[in-house]
Amino acid sequence: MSYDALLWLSFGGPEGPDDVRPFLENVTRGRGVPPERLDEVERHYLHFGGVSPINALNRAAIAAVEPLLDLPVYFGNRNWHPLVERTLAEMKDAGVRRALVFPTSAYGGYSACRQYDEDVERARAAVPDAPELVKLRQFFDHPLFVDSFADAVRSAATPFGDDYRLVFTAHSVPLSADAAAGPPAEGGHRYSRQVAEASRLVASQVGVAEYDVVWQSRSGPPQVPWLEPDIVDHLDVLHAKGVANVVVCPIGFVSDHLEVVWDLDTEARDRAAELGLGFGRAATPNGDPRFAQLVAELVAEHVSGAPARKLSDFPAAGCTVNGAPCAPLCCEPARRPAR
Ligand SMILES: CC1=C(CCC(=O)O)c2cc3nc(cc4[nH]c(cc5[nH]c(cc1n2)c(C)c5CCC(=O)O)c(CCC(=O)O)c4C)C(CCC(=O)O)=C3C
Ligand SMILES: [Fe+2]
Repeated sequence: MSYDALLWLSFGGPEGPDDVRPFLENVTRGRGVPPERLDEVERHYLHFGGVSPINALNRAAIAAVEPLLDLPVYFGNRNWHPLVERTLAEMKDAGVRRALVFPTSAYGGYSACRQYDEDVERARAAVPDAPELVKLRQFFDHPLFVDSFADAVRSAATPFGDDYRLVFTAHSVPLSADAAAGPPAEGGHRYSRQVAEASRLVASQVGVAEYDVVWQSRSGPPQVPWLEPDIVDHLDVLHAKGVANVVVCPIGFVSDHLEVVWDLDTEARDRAAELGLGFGRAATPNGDPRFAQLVAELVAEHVSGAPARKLSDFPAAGCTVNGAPCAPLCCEPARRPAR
């Protein structure tokens, strides 16, 4: 199979104060997120002038990957400009007939994988004679992803010597969504199990035997249960246990976007300061040259059919064609609570 382009598919974020509310409406349309939560998240964005770092980070990552590929790279988002529908129309006009898709999420699950398939499907439906789109696999267990986080943990931990607790964090999702993650035959929970596995791989590479896996950025109505504990609550628990320093590794993300710079670098860091806890935060892979290499490797692996370089026993999943699920009923969207 040959491909004419790579589509870099991401979440999108606002680029000025007037973008914030319409962006949030796009993200939460039909998802039962209470308006009070939206007001709160709007304040987080406005705290940074209404600009999320995510689009600039994606553009920088694309600039780093382009020289490693012999394909043009296009950038499209789910929730904000450049919207993937528009990007796909441009690709079609440029003569692209078949493209690979790199989603900026390493994991399975509805929000982290299947929703990007829905984006592919929606974009193709919006473009007559749309190019064929083949999404690259999940990469949470790729050695380059793990190495990059392991080095980032080591440098964040430098001020503390060996005296720190390592805490991994990923975006929380509703328990029902996690239970539905992966093909039903696998028993669900593919998202939280992959997060646990990636954390184990990074911790073992760093040589840390004991660590925690916690969650962040919970949304949705309070009566709906989500993955817990929350990172900020967990700092209290660690403090009460006599922990002196914490190194937080945002294993669930590929770049320092708003969920990282607000929920970790602002909220969690402030709480740590109140408690007198030393606090370090490991960098995400986006700024590491190995991230560009990772993308180039995923492309090469797909094109050549070479065996997947991966460190876990999880099946290589998430490679989908035109947004069709990679296995029947894989990572079904959770049923949304009525509002
Ligand atoms: C698993 C997961 C990832 C990781 C996988 C991936 O990276 O794709 C992720 C990433 C991100 N989430 C982001 C932002 C938001 N997520 C929200 C809401 C939600 N996220 C969810 C899950 C995830 N989200 C869920 C289950 C919801 C509830 C509503 C729904 O069921 O969809 C909301 C609504 C307001 C609120 O927080 O309540 C916002 C603004 C940004 C961009 C940050 C920026 O602008 O820099 C990024 C990268
Ligand atoms: Fe999110």
